[in-house]
Amino acid sequence: MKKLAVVGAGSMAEAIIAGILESNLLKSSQIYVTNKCNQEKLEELSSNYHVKTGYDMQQIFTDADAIMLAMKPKDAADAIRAIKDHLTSDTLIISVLAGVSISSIEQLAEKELAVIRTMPNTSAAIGKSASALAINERVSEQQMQKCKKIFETIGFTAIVEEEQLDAVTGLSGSGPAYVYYLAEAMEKSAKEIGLDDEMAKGLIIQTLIGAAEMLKKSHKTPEELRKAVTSPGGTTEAGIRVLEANEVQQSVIDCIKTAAERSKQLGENFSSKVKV
Ligand SMILES: NC(=O)C1=CN([C@@H]2O[C@H](COP(=O)(O)OP(=O)(O)OC[C@H]3O[C@@H](n4cnc5c(N)ncnc54)[C@H](O)[C@@H]3O)[C@@H](O)[C@H]2O)C=CC1
Ligand SMILES: O=C(O)[C@@H]1CCC=N1
Repeated sequence: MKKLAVVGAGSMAEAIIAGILESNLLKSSQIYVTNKCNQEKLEELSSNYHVKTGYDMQQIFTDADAIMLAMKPKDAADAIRAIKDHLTSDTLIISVLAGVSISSIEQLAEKELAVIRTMPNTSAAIGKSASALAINERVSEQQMQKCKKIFETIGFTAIVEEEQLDAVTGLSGSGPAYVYYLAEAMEKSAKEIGLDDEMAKGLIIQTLIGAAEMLKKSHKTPEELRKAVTSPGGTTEAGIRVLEANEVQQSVIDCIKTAAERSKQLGENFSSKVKV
């Protein structure tokens, strides 16, 4: 890839730019960034990452191999309409827009495009995203590999069918929030059982990291790992019994299904507005 243009200069765009530069996939001079009107943010990116920034659309888009759409979904329709003359079938479109279908992007651009729709998560900021990519039929193998390389600079990357992206959104797009929710509960409990806040924070973070690393490195299933912690008649068994009585596992399943449903609903709402 010789040139990447990024439209929308928020936290997701910054995380991806940082990942690309840290892994030397592209040089700063190959990345061009624009946004709606926040010049200060562009100056910050230019000074921190030495990428090219600005509002001269010819300069941003000319000869770009790929254009990344990274504004909020609510701004996507206006943004895509505003740049549609710069979108051609030769340029790969990489979208990080949650709940915006590939066909909505093409309808807004009023042309057929090669589009890769992605769902990263906020851990992209530290290179630990779990991302999924879905392509349309106009994306070449070479374009897909280039995009996969970009997302691998910010973490683990899976390839899925577009229909699966709502499920991915419910699972790993929103996923960090479920883990933070658990951490919040652990912090509250630590306070109630009399542990010092700072020390408890350290214990909680290391417990989560350790368990995640065990899931990754051991060949055991989550259930096997859980059973290995649980001594008969011991503390874990007593604790887990409370979770089971409150059907916490089923609640987590319902939570992820509901988030996936909501993703589908938001996508349908967006598509129906685009069609009007
Ligand atoms: N936060 C999350 O967990 C995830 C977010 N995403 C998606 O990433 C995208 C970006 O999210 P953030 O980085 O959190 O947003 P953000 O609010 O930090 O940044 C959005 C950027 O878009 C720019 N913008 C707004 N309207 C524009 C326009 N008409 N033309 C050009 N630029 C415009 C803004 O100036 C700003 O720089 C969203 O579409 C979101 O759905 C995807 C996966 C996970
Ligand atoms: O909550 C949301 O709608 C977005 C999509 C994935 C994570 N955050």
